[in-house]
Amino acid sequence: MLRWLSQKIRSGLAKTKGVFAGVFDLLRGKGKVDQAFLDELEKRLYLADVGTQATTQIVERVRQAFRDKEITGEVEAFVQQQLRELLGNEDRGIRWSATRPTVILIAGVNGSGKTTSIAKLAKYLQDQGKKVLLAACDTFRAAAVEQLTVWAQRLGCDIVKQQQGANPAAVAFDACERAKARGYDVLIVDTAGRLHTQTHLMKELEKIHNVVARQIPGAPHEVLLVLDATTGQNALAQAEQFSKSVHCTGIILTKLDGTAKGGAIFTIKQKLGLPVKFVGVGEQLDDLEPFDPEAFVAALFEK
Ligand SMILES: Nc1nc2c(ncn2[C@@H]2O[C@H](COP(=O)(O)OP(=O)(O)OP(=O)(O)O)[C@@H](O)[C@H]2O)c(=O)[nH]1
Repeated sequence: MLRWLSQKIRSGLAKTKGVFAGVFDLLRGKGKVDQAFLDELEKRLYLADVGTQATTQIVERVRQAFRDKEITGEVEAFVQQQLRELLGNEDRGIRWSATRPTVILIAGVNGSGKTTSIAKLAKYLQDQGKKVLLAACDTFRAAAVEQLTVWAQRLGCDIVKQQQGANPAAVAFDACERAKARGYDVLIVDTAGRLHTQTHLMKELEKIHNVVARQIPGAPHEVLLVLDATTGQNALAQAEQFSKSVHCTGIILTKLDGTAKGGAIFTIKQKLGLPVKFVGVGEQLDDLEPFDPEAFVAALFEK
């Protein structure tokens, strides 16, 4: 059954659908599942940014299941099933803490859409009636605190912050205290964008992590890594490095609307072992959606 998929994601997926058209045109063609067909399938999946490993796996399974048989709707259904499997079927909801507050740490490199995603996530949770507190722990970059403050004002959401250059672990400490004392449901913690080469920033993230864990039992309940879909397979390489240093629980994949490389989503689970929990499909506050693999694959294959 085709599940509901918002119009935003549908239109956001236009570019990625454009390249996937190559895949489904082939699967809806005539002829046999012969070597030429398999080679072509491999090429088209690869061009759709599905990634080498996942592409090879799908083509091999199609070969085993349909070798020399006629191309029918069954082959397409099989490929769709393979793509769904690559996305995994675990629960993608936020892991709520039994007691308030639930703490969500947000990590990711600069420019990935981290700050915007925090604002969107806050809005999404506010819309569910949650009382949200933001912690501006990206004290490393001049504009970061400012940017988050502007979003907080627009959202009517409280924020804990200090001057640029302040100790981010101290901001995290204050934020935890405030969240506990005033009964916030969720504390969303922004952290400085960092690359694996920036060791001091990695250490800083660890410190924030430790402070939060000490202040609130079981925290952080989520560590979401923000990845920019427009960088395709490169986002994966970056994330692989990243998740070696920090234990992440899920991915927010941003800018899906601006790219034809959305196929990269199929390798995230396989390479990182992490579920995509949310996707960003625009620059506005409402442009964040919980990720639904079934609906996603169905939408990709819609004419
Ligand atoms: N089209 C589109 N643009 C997005 C999306 N998410 C974020 N952006 C844009 O991407 C740019 C970078 O977003 P930020 O949220 O500032 O990114 P950041 O990771 O915090 O980066 P720094 O501010 O450089 O640390 C902004 O222009 C955002 O409006 C999305 O889902 N779709």
